[in-house]
Amino acid sequence: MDQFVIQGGTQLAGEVTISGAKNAALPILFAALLADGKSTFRNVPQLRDIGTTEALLKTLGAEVAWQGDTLVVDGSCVDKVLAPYELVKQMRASVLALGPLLARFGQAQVSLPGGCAIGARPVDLHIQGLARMGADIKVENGYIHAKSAGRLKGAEIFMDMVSVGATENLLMAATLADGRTVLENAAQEPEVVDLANCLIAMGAKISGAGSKCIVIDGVERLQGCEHAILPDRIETGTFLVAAAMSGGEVLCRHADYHSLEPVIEKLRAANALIELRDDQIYLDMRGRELKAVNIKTMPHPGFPTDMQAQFTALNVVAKGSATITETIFENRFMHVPELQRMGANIRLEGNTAICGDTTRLTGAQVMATDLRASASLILTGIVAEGETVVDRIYHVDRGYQRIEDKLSRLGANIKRRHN
Ligand SMILES: CC(=O)N[C@H]1[C@@H](OP(=O)(O)OP(=O)(O)OC[C@H]2O[C@@H](n3ccc(=O)[nH]c3=O)[C@H](O)[C@@H]2O)O[C@H](CO)[C@@H](O)[C@@H]1O
Ligand SMILES: C=C(OP(=O)(O)O)C(=O)O
Repeated sequence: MDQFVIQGGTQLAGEVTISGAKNAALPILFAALLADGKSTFRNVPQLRDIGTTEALLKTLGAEVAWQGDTLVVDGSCVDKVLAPYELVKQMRASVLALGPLLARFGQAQVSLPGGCAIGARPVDLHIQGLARMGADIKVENGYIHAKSAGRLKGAEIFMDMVSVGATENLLMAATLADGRTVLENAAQEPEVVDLANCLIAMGAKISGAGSKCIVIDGVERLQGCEHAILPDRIETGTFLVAAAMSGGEVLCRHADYHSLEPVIEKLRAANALIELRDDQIYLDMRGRELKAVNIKTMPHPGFPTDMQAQFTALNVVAKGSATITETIFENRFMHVPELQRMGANIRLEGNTAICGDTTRLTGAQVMATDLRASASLILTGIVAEGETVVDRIYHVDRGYQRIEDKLSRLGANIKRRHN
């Protein structure tokens, strides 16, 4: 298994080009299953999760071809409706095949994704919503078996908690349903909006994406489209935090600051100088004292849970005490014991991490447990004294495109070791 070996104590400086957003690209690639034609997606990040999605689309019969960072998916040849456990277990987002397959073919069998390191992550809202649209759904032998007699039917669906994935699955399913679907208490994440824009380019009739109520009027068929994936706000935030923690500076190119407002506000509160220019974000921390900031994760437009681990690391390096409260996932503090091994002064109380002043951070052998936890360990390794070895970096490769190359170009001393 690959590891990262990091020599700490460097100050980052330079420019980084942000890739397309993993969490927008995944639902959008599954949306290609709805289209009776070829879709061309630009700015697709090259990640392990995208490779898993590609494999799943091919298993379902789709033709998939790369041209640089453009992925062409031909949904007209899809002729299977089974998403097998072997692929779903590698990536929970595979459950996003359910809505499109059921809506287009009237049936789907998708393995239940199961939990992961950060929480149980049930998919009950996806299933209940599709059942409200007339689907007959059974869960048997670890699979969701869904069928619909004829087309799905538009319905009013109120989700009692905000779920990005359920909103996306139901949004996709509703595009080909008979009549109007209203999704209440929908997720407002920028990735949901990007998916809706892509579906609209395919011919779907959608209004309200980005608000709590999305209205979809079903259409007969969707055609292929061209769509550029929006920049990855979490990758952007990770590089901004990395530069801030190291007392350096970074210019993020091809970024979208509109999707990152809660993170930018917290970085300003942490005393970073930030300038926003068109599709660029510049952060300068040189000669400024980094201050610890209180964080509470919330659905968008609140502070994103996918930036929680990185801000925990920031607070470890910053001056002062602050709390980090995680409200989205029940077990998203696996990075804390690893950070403690590096000397971090953090205490966990329920769903809150209390970060005090840390006197000395030293490199250590640490284990990545999930995607963003891994990022927090890398960032801390860059500023700690001596060598840090991060194990199980396949988690990082799920969501960051060659993070070691991008960090090296900013001056970090980080190498991938193949074991
Ligand atoms: C591929 C992708 O886009 N992943 C993102 C997506 O995950 P994902 O779509 O899985 O996250 P959700 O928004 O669905 O989950 C939010 C909360 O709702 C719960 N829940 C969800 C669905 C359901 O049917 N029942 C239920 O109880 C989950 O267990 C969790 O506690 O949004 C999360 C929250 O912003 C992000 O951290 C992930 O990076
Ligand atoms: C939790 C994440 O992703 P996923 O939902 O794919 O596990 C993430 O991107 O931080």
